[in-house]
Amino acid sequence: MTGTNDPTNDEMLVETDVSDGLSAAESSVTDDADIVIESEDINVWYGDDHALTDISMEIPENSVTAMIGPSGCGKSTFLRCINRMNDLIDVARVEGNLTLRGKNVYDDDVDPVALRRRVGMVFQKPNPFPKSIYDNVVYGLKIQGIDGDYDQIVEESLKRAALWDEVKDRLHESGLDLSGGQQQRLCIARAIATDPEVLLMDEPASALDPVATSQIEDLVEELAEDYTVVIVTHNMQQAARISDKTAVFLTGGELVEFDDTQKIFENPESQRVEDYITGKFG
Ligand SMILES: Nc1ncnc2c1ncn2[C@@H]1O[C@H](COP(=O)(O)OP(=O)(O)OP(=O)(O)O)[C@@H](O)[C@H]1O
Repeated sequence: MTGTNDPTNDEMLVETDVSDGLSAAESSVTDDADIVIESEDINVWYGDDHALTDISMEIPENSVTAMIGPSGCGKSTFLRCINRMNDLIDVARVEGNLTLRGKNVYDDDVDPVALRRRVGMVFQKPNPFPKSIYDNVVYGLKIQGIDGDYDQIVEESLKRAALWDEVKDRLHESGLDLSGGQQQRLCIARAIATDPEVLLMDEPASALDPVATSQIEDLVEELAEDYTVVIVTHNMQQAARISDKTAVFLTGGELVEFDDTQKIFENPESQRVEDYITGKFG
């Protein structure tokens, strides 16, 4: 994070897609039931450090999938595999298959910028740009050269982000003048304005107070009606409250268990997961 509200390089790369869309191959949709993302033996190294080992999971459509686990176990690294943000880290190397609707996002013919248009991202710290609320929402559309009725898209995106009623009379005021929770909902509106299929959220409520956190949690559940949401959280209660599936990563970059959230929290297969969930370690 830069410490200012200017977009960081990574954030700009996510936001500033200048391509027209996907290659024909990438657009092809397989009939993979309702699995949107499938990870098959994903391994990630940072230099010589093996950060993720043989991660395999299937993420279903229109659901919330939570990634939990102790600090440094690779949750954010896995999230960044989905939209190839790890490409932006010089020392990072990814091996394995990760498919979005049946197409491996690591194939040579996949344009990472076009991929990031389908897979939006919301970061831990709310990062509205130093622009008006309106201009924040349309930022990605303008940069990507997407035409449309911007007034309508702004209204719809802000409504979907549960922010419209609070800002409809001040759309041309700075996004930086909003509260932290409102800023995060503005960032969510910005991420959905370009109509992605998947929303990645890296601890989106961890910088917020309890009221704002609860609003974001409600919103995440609502968003899953239209989007496939993958969320990293340190907060186990939050994962239990809002997710349909939970992936438990443990030290060493290992995915120890992936299952329905209720099963993970009530009757996990793994003793290590049970110990983690009951607070015996981590
Ligand atoms: N840019 C990077 N360069 C080198 N090593 C990195 C980089 N990013 C992450 N790592 C290392 O990869 C491992 C996994 O980190 P990651 O941030 O994915 O874990 P995490 O589970 O999301 O942690 P946290 O909960 O603390 O955010 C850690 O050992 C971390 O130090």
